Amino acid sequence: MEFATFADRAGTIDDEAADLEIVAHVRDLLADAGDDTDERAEPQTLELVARFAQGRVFPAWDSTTLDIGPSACYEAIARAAGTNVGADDVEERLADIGEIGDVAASYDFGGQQGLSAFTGGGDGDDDDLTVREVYETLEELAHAEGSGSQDRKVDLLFGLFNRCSSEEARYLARIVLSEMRIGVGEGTVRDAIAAAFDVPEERVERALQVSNDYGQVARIARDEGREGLDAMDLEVGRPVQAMLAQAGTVTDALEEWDEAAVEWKYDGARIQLHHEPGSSKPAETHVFSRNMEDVTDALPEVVEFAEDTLEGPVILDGEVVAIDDDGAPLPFQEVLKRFRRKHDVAKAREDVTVRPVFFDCLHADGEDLLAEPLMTRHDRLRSVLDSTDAEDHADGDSIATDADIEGLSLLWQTDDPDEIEAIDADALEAGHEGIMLKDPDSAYSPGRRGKHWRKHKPDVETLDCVVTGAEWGEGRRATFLGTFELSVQADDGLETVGKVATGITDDKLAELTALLERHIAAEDGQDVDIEPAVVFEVGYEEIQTSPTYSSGYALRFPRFLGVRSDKDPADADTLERVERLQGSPSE
Ligand SMILES: Nc1ncnc2c1ncn2[C@@H]1O[C@H](COP(=O)(O)OP(=O)(O)OP(=O)(O)O)[C@@H](O)[C@H]1O
Repeated sequence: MEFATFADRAGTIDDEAADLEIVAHVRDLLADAGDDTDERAEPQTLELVARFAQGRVFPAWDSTTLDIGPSACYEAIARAAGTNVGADDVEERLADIGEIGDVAASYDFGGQQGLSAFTGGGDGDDDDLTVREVYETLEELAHAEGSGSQDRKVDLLFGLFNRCSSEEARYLARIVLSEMRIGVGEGTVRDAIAAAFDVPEERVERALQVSNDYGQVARIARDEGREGLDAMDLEVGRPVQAMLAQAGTVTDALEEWDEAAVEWKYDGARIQLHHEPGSSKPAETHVFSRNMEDVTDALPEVVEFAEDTLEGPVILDGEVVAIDDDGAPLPFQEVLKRFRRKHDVAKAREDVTVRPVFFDCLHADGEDLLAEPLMTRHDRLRSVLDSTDAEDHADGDSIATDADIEGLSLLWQTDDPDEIEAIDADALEAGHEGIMLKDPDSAYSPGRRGKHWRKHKPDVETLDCVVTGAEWGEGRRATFLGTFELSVQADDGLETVGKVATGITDDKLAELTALLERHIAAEDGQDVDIEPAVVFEVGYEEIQTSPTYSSGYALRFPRFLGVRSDKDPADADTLERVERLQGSPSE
């Protein structure tokens, strides 16, 4: 498929407001891409189109990134736009127009337009850019490494823009900067795959949960239909989206379920452990973050734990917690010093000790457990982690026994609110964040923030907001960014909810400046626009309706609590949550 065709269809989808119509357009797009069945190359065009439509280049489970910042993209656009255009002009237009796709489309790259004048439309011309060529170039760009790699990336991107029409450039720029925003979410692609290849939506949904790969699911739906989808399984080594929790009360939980499964809420960072023991070959262990990033190298303790404890292939869900010399939990910020570290891991390990605690088992010994009830999964988890013989624990349910199993999260099943209160008090006393209340009969729903898991924390509500702007300070703080603009996720992108300047020391300001500087998208005097990349956790006293910010709400007395480096903008809080919290004071 030509990239011009993809861009044209993306434009139609972009102009469409009705959800059902969008699904129909995506269905047609996938069906057309799926007609390229004689392709030998991997991945097939259908797979690429299923991802591009969501602004993805690689499957969700794949940690590969393009690793190219906005300024490199502006430079590539500027070079393709002609000798008189510089990256500064692109930035200026961005400040005026506000969206990189529109900016890219505002230039005349010459590319195909020039050629099509000779060929009467450009269709089928050898120089027409195809979806595959775009992918292959972006793949090469992603893998460019070492000295000079940033220049190489800009060259490759320039080569693509140089062959683009305005419309192609619009969607190429958006794909490169992960800002597709044509209203095609995961649910849209799921429904479109089902409609395009005549397979039931729930089978597509399950296949997506186990594979995390829209491209592969689209292809299997086309080639093998429902049976092919049903045969898709979890793969050890390929991360699954994490099941998430809602805030909730004990009363609600006990009203809805006969009994609640109660666990401590550990204050660490989410991990997913994939382990395949080796008999003839070396054991394979991978640790993934909540966002499916491979963090194995940063957490050698978890790898050692897996190698020492696990005897069969497993996928476990849990938390990595920082602990002091007595094994007591340390605050969440401590674990972040270890979590994504790429250098000096051994030194960091001397400073901060971490240990894993697991609360779920998604796969054990070749068997997928997602559809099993929580209590069955917990039993499997216990037996996977219990390295002693089963006979040693005739009374397998006893708490004392579970407490002896290293790495196992404790679980109590009860319908007694007083007992839950006592567990909560113990959790807080032991230095944990609170408790989790889970529906004992519930399946594991990857990526869902459903009602089956509820978190219960005593402290104030906080919001995880994306930093979208800042101001350069004054006087002593002139070289620091301060007064950070905060945004939350809404249907059409990010909307502002306030600015935070309180709670930040000078040292922290220097650190935040270093972190945010590389994401600066535009500057106007003291005001700075920041590309969405960094998430702040902020406290506040109240949320009020207000015309000052684009969300229609304002945080009163916001204060900075920390950087959520384990979260991407897509994990930040939503306008819907702000609306829910509005009116109820947080303290
Ligand atoms: N026993 C447990 N079961 C499930 N999650 C737990 C448990 N202990 C700690 N956690 C952590 O709590 C989180 C559940 O809350 P949620 O799904 O809202 O994630 P979150 O947005 O990271 O929340 P928070 O900011 O409250 O940690 C999990 O992602 C996990 O990191």
